[in-house]
Amino acid sequence: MKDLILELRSDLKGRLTPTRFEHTVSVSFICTALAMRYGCDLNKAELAGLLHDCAKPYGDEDIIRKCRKQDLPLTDDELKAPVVLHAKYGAWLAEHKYRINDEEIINAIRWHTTGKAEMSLLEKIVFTADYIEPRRDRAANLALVRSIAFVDLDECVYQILKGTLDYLEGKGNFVDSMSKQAYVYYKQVHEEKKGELG
Ligand SMILES: Nc1ncnc2c1ncn2[C@@H]1O[C@H](COP(=O)(O)OP(=O)(O)O)[C@@H](O)[C@H]1O
Repeated sequence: MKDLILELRSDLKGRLTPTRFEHTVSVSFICTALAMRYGCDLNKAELAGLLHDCAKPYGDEDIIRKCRKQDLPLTDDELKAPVVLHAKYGAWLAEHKYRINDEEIINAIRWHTTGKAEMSLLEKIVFTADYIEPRRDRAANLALVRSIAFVDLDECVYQILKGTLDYLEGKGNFVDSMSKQAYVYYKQVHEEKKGELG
């Protein structure tokens, strides 16, 4: 496993920009830290983190063409905001180029950008690590999100979705409906927990 991880790291170093590679390695280590905290397989977490942005080098037109070539169905939302497609095509690359045959890892790559309702533990870990890794510095709610990431993962996912929707809507950007559905789901989890507390 260690050999595969080192091999992948060296492949990605050659394919990603230095900043993207730095982000990738950082995400992979935060994934392992979250996996330690929440009882997830460390190797799977590191692999998913390493590969999450493997399709990032492609621009919008290129990635739409590549998805169509592989018969990956594209939603209307994805065609309106193709920036999210690196997650879908990245999951395909993980399976077919990097020969990852673990559904959990492939799905964690698949949903790392938009998120979705009822994510698996590994999906939540990669989604969270992508937002909080130490090189990130833009999101307005980063301090809050970082402070709860190792305390309550569902609450953390809720706050990330809230921050992302606020940010995208504030800029007038189109928002993929998977994220809206995810937000509704994790808001419900948040409200239920608040109800239980008192
Ligand atoms: N649900 C969504 N709909 C549309 N755009 C989104 C959505 N979620 C994230 N984005 C945007 O997609 C881009 C890529 O997000 P991400 O995968 O986190 O990559 P990066 O590492 O470049 O931030 C960002 O500009 C983000 O704001």
